[in-house]
Amino acid sequence: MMNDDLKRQAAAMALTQVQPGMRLGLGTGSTAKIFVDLLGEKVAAGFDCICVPTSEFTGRQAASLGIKLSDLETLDRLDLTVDGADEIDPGLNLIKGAGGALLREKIVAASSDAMVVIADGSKLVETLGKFPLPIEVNRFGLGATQRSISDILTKHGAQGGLKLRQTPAGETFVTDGGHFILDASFGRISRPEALSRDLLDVAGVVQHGLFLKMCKTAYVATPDGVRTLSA
Ligand SMILES: O=C(CO)[C@H](O)[C@H](O)COP(=O)(O)O
Repeated sequence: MMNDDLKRQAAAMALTQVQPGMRLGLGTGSTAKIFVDLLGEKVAAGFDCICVPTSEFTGRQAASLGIKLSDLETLDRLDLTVDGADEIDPGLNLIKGAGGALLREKIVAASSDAMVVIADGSKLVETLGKFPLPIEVNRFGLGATQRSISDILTKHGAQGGLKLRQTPAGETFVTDGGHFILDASFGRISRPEALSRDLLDVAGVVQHGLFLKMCKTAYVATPDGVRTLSA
């Protein structure tokens, strides 16, 4: 089965959790994009909901489908956020941020009563860290921030280095918030809570892609069907 079919199955499962009148957070990435497409079909058929997107890309997609959009100034809480992930461990801790939207994704998920992750089975891991951890950093003082993060990598036994994210055209990638992303190769993250605290202690770090204890349900599509995982 094609990967996109699996993503679609996971997204369709998440759609069953969406009730009329809900305030929704819309994730970013190829799986979240499929969810937004499916939600758009429902909205076109008369379904009512209001959504906060986690990126400019998702906002444009949702608007083009006629989905009503709002923000976290107007809405104080959201009922549900549906988003993808780069890695999912057995406790539903996540690595996110391959799409560069981790800051808004984390703000939106933290403002939601529930976060549901949709993914194909390739995202399941025993221990987080094989996927490089995205770290969003301020442009100012990049060198100093890089040095502090490198020390943290050493402290946490990282097996690889730190790379400033580039666009496919070879330019420095800039997030919707105007920041840079450093991708940190750990190989294995054995103490994610401690790593999270250490990273957030660095003045130039805006946010990182570890989403710890934020997700309670994941719909993971495999060729044998969609598994519902709970934390
Ligand atoms: O965190 C993200 C974007 O910042 C995405 O949700 C994550 O990268 C998964 O993307 P995809 O569904 O394309 O595999």
